[in-house]
Amino acid sequence: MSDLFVKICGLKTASDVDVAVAAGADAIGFVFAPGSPRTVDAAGARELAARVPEGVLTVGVFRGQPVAEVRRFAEESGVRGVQLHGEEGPEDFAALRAGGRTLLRATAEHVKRCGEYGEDLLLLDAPDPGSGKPWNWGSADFTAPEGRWLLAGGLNPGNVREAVEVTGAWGVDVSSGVERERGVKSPELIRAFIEAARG
Ligand SMILES: O=C(O)c1ccccc1NCC(=O)[C@H](O)[C@H](O)COP(=O)(O)O
Repeated sequence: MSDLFVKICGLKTASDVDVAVAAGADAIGFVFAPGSPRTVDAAGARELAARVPEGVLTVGVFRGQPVAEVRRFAEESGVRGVQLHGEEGPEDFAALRAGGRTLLRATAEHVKRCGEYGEDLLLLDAPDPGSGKPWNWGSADFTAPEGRWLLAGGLNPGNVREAVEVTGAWGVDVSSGVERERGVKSPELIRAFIEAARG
């Protein structure tokens, strides 16, 4: 089994959190971006995050929200990481660093290396995050970034192993591919994804 980093995103229920942790997830994502079928509020996320053991990273997921709002959600929910899907720059990452937060930069651009904006982890994702649509990570002109980067976008138990082998990703992130319907996770698919991802 590989030591691939696996993040399961968009969790909304205690039982799904427990399943992901028991199956060996390294990180759990809670969506704070408005308008998603996976959006949770800070109080709900705090209850879910409290179930997660120390060694598993809890991450708040944001899209285009002001830094002050990101900070407030992070503080109120107690998540230890933030994942930004907007147009944030290095100064925004620096402003969110306080408190030892783990910073994830999500982008659909082909970035050369992790850390250019001060992020700890780089997430290469589809242009429409959380849509379950894959992008062209398998194409000949794709060059993997240096450092700790996660592949995301349209992954599922059936394609994740090949995706890791083709791209050499340090980790993977999934949401739609472990759902039985949009916004509703499947315990079986969560377990199958983590097992398949690590080979
Ligand atoms: O999940 C959402 O609805 C969402 C909304 C706004 C910003 C980010 C969002 N999700 C982030 C993710 O879950 C990741 O991008 C995910 O790994 C990739 O999504 P998917 O293709 O659904 O696996």
